[in-house]
Amino acid sequence: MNTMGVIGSGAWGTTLALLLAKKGYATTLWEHHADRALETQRRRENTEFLPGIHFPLTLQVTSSLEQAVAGKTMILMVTPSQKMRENLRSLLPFLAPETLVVNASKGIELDTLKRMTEVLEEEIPNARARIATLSGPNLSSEVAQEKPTGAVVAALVPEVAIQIRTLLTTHYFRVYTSTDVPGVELGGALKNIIAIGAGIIDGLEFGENAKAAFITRGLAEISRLGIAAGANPLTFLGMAGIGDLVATCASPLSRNQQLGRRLARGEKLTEILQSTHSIAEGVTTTRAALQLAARYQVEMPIAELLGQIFFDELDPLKAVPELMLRDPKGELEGIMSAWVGGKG
Ligand SMILES: NC(=O)C1=CN([C@@H]2O[C@H](COP(=O)(O)OP(=O)(O)OC[C@H]3O[C@@H](n4cnc5c(N)ncnc54)[C@H](O)[C@@H]3O)[C@@H](O)[C@H]2O)C=CC1
Ligand SMILES: O=C(CO)COP(=O)(O)O
Repeated sequence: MNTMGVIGSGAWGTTLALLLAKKGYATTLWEHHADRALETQRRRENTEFLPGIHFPLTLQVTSSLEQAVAGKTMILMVTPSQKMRENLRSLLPFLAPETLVVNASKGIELDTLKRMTEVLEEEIPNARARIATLSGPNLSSEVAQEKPTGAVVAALVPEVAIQIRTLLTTHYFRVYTSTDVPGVELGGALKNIIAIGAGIIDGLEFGENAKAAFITRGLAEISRLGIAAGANPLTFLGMAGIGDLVATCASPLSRNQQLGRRLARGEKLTEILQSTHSIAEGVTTTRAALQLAARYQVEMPIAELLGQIFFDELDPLKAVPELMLRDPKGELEGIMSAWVGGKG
């Protein structure tokens, strides 16, 4: 009998726990506040992040890491990226050697510039043979309502990816496999930067041409960095690349996109971040991506200007002509050299 643990009870963690529980797996969702865990377990609903979706009997909520982790077939890590390492360290004493560990968060650790599975590899014994990462166009409320979508699970060991694909696939969640762990992980993390920019474009009412052009150049930019960091270029044409980019940049459901629209309306970043418990990973990911870009000597003009908007209060309206009037260049410039020079 397969049993599941989900670490992190935000919108995505709760959605994945529901998906597994509805498949009939005994699933335990971990919430880091004891009182909220009790409340959610009592109400049988996550009223803050996923209101209106009732929990099946196969889903239990706890604040005990031991209950969420010990003896499980698979655990999914769905905490904010900057909290991944500390949560892993806390759960390690309860992690059985055979339990699969899947990252479902989309971010980069700021202090180390590590991807989430690199953090997993550093913290978990015998990690390579049992870790994986999940990504794709997966706006949580749509998945929670069983609206159909796709995703990709990447693992260093192909059989591990196949095993996890089987555990996660449902009639509304079609999972593909990949061995390109850096590509899948960087695609999911870096698209959040572009989603904030797309939100700014919406907020400034620049129209659909502007947004399409921005997404296209955003894809070029995140692909350049990904390829330089070891990703397979084709992964950026898949679920974790263009798939997630389109979903997140187009949808008002995206928290990163929402943040961009609010910035365009003149709200201050600190006020926006304080107004919600939801995570918009794109802000910290921009900081991390700019440091990675310096490491790999990759040009990231969009991320640079967004960094100035976030951290130096550059007026978004002033950022636009800067992007438009950069030195003219060939469309594939930079990507081709990254492709040839990268490890992908
Ligand atoms: N919401 C979505 O549609 C999707 C989100 N993701 C990713 O999943 C990750 C988690 O996001 P969501 O589930 O949406 O969360 P959320 O933004 O809905 O809520 C944040 C969650 O983080 C928890 N949290 C805060 N501090 C914590 C700590 N120290 N330790 C553990 N948990 C803590 C909060 O209790 C809350 O449950 C993020 O990396 C996000 O990018 C990925 C795919 C879809
Ligand atoms: O990653 C997501 C959809 O695939 C969710 O995006 P947001 O975190 O911007 O809501």
